[in-house]
Amino acid sequence: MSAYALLLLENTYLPGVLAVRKALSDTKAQFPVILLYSAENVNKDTIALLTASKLFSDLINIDDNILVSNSPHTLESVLNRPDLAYTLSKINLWRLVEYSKLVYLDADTLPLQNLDHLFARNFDASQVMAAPDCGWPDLFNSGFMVLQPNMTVFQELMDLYESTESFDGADQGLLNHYFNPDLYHGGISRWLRLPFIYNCTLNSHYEYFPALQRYFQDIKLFHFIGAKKPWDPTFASQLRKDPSLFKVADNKNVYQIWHEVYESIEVDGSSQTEALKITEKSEPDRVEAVEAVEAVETAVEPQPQPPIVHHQYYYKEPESEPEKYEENRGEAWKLNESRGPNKWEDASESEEEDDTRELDTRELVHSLSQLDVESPQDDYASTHPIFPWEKSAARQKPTRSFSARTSLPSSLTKIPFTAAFDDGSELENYIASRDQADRPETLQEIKQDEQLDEQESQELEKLAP
Ligand SMILES: O=c1ccn([C@@H]2O[C@H](COP(=O)(O)OP(=O)(O)O[C@H]3O[C@H](CO)[C@@H](O)[C@H](O)[C@H]3O)[C@@H](O)[C@H]2O)c(=O)[nH]1
Ligand SMILES: [Mn+2]
Repeated sequence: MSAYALLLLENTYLPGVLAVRKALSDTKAQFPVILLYSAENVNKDTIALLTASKLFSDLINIDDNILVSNSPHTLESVLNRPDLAYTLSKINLWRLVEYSKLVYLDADTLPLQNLDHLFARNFDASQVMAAPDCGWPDLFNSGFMVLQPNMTVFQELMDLYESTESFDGADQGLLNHYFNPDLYHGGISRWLRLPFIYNCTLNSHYEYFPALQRYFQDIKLFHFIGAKKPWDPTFASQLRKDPSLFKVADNKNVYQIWHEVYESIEVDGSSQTEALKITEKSEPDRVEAVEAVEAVETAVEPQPQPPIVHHQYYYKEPESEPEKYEENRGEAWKLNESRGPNKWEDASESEEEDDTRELDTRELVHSLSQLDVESPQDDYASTHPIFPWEKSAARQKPTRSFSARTSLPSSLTKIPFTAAFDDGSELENYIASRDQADRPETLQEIKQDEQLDEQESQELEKLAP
């Protein structure tokens, strides 16, 4: 006889067990479903309910061989899952020799398609069929396995459990150690690899989302690995905040798919909610906590959602130090855009280049030597005096003047001031207007403005009309 097998070590996984059971019915599974459980850790009402419901063809109490982690420090500080302290009890599957073949499913899996064909696969009792783990694909995930119960294998697994620490502190480490001992030499592996679609392990930090969408129609089973399970109320609130999480088809995400199955459960004529109320009686704190979370959630107004961006599926939070500001990176250093050239930088760079090229001293000296030097036709300052010394008779007359039309080096003619006064008349107009506007009114003002010394002041007074 062959069967599907589930495991319930204590009460909190009951919603999962019920959902898997319902999903197996939905996929029209033709094989019986059995449940391994710990009578000591699952409350009595739950057991009574499960017995009465006839959901399982066999309820197998494994209290005589509950296996506690043989490496609790690994569970706590490496795997960070102290809650998995008893999952090594999965080994008990191999002692159920009244079954010729078992398809084992974790309580946090969700079969989407019929799996009966797996019972027809022939393999040796020393082998196991399983799919790769998404976290380390050279290892198999032990949440979905096809196996043949066998006392030799069971005993060897028990010996390994007693002699060697499981490298993950739980069953997946030990089972890979046994069935998949040497990752480098495929020949001696006793792991028969199932495609990933048989146990699609979901990871909220990273998922190859395009493949999840591409192969969604082919996926046979989802597996909600990790500490947070779909029935966890805090997960429901996270999902409400980010409805795009693991969206796969028909605008639904995988958790909504799980919840649809869960909502459709009926246990012994009552809904799963009523069934769970009975089974949760012995855990008042948890029920209150769940109700409190739900109350808070219903009170919150639904907010419009921003456009869906799926980068969370490709991006893992960096574990290294955050990048620090460095001056040479420019102000936009935090933006993910590559640093492009700025117009002004280009301009200044090219000007710099021009300058170094055109302000070559030899060229400059040559240009200056070409300047059109004329003898002064008019001493502009003496006909348009502004300052007292310009009016002074003792003032030294200029001997040279430069024509406005000279051939300056091109770099100098680029300077706007030069260009503006290229035309001599413009220069005269400018000075004339300045003359009007700026001419000081009184002797006192002139003395102050020009900070004249004693002698200059006296000269000024002599000149004053
Ligand atoms: O308090 C508990 C804990 C576990 N289980 C059962 O044990 C299974 C394994 O625990 P789970 O939380 O599903 O573990 P995962 O998050 O799936 O972690 C991975 O690592 C575990 C330890 O190696 C393996 O058992 C899993 O198959 C593997 O997917 C559950 O599905 C349940 O059937 C309970 O009934 N009650
Ligand atoms: Mn699991």
